[in-house]
Amino acid sequence: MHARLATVSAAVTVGIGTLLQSRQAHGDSTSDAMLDRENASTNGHTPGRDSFGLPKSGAPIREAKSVAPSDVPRRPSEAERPIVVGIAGGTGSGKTTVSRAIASRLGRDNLIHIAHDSYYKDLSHLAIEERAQVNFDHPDSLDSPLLLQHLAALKEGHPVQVPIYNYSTHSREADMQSVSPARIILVEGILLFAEPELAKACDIKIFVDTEADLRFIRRLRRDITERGRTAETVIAQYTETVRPMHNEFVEPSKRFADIIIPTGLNSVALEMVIARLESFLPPAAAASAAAAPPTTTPTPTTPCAVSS
Ligand SMILES: Nc1ncnc2c1ncn2[C@@H]1O[C@H](COP(=O)(O)OP(=O)(O)O)[C@@H](O)[C@H]1O
Ligand SMILES: Nc1ccn([C@@H]2O[C@H](COP(=O)(O)O)[C@@H](O)[C@H]2O)c(=O)n1
Repeated sequence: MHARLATVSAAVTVGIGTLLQSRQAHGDSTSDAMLDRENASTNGHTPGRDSFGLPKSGAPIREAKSVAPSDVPRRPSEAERPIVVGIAGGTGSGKTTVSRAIASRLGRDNLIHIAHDSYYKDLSHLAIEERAQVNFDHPDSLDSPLLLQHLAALKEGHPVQVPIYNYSTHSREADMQSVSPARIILVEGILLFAEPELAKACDIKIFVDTEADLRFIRRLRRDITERGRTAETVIAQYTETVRPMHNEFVEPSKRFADIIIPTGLNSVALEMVIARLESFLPPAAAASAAAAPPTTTPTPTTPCAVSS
């Protein structure tokens, strides 16, 4: 199957704004925000940005990785600022698998991988039966403002403390994962483009588009083996919340994507995405990534926090 590739559209600057509280207003506001961005992209070049409005290739910001907490990291120049690549798509579409394929090619020094899922709200104050009843596919179930803050901080060269989420207990672990900036920030999540501020924070937006039946089969297997569920609970959750929320929020957000990858591990699409991302790396890192073997099917697993 061939990839459908759309032109990479305008880059946007990260703004920490409050997310819209009213889901009712979401549709109009989203459209307005997207139109604003498209209009902004046609207003000539911004210094330090290329003709697409994306930050130009430049020196890596790896020095931020070794910064001691007491030091003040050097603020990356416009040309050095991390590129945020958003990967959205329905549950089981292959977001994590695609992210890992990209990460394995670009290398750990050049890329960090953050899951919106890590920002699910902690439900440890509820009884375990009550937690399982929560609608985890509605945008309100996630602390998206915290993710926005983290993306903005990473773009400024600061490390962040990402929560570690446990799908079996529907709660956050006591520990957090310290994540330092890298030139490419991959961030994935079903609702990434359904939240206007998060969509706006992504310089490149990729939607992994996989048919519902395949996604359900994958999810059934995964949730039983990795997330402590039974077939009955997966089916009930899917019909009661996952499917309706997908139709209400996830599927409509596809139109905000710059690139749509059909069925996930589409090697033609992946190679094009990787080539584009390599162009943001300094020459030595880009050459090393380009010399790596073409994308193969990585062992799909499902981290709930961050990996690189
Ligand atoms: N192209 C694929 N072919 C077969 N199985 C896949 C493929 N992509 C993902 N999977 C499987 O589907 C499950 C969900 O994939 P994952 O990448 O975690 O999706 P998402 O992050 O979108 O929920 C994984 O457990 C993985 O084993
Ligand atoms: N406690 C939780 C939190 C989330 N989910 C489900 O995870 C799905 C998103 O993750 P993917 O890797 O599948 O994209 C989402 O559909 C939630 O229903 C959960 O089951 N329990």
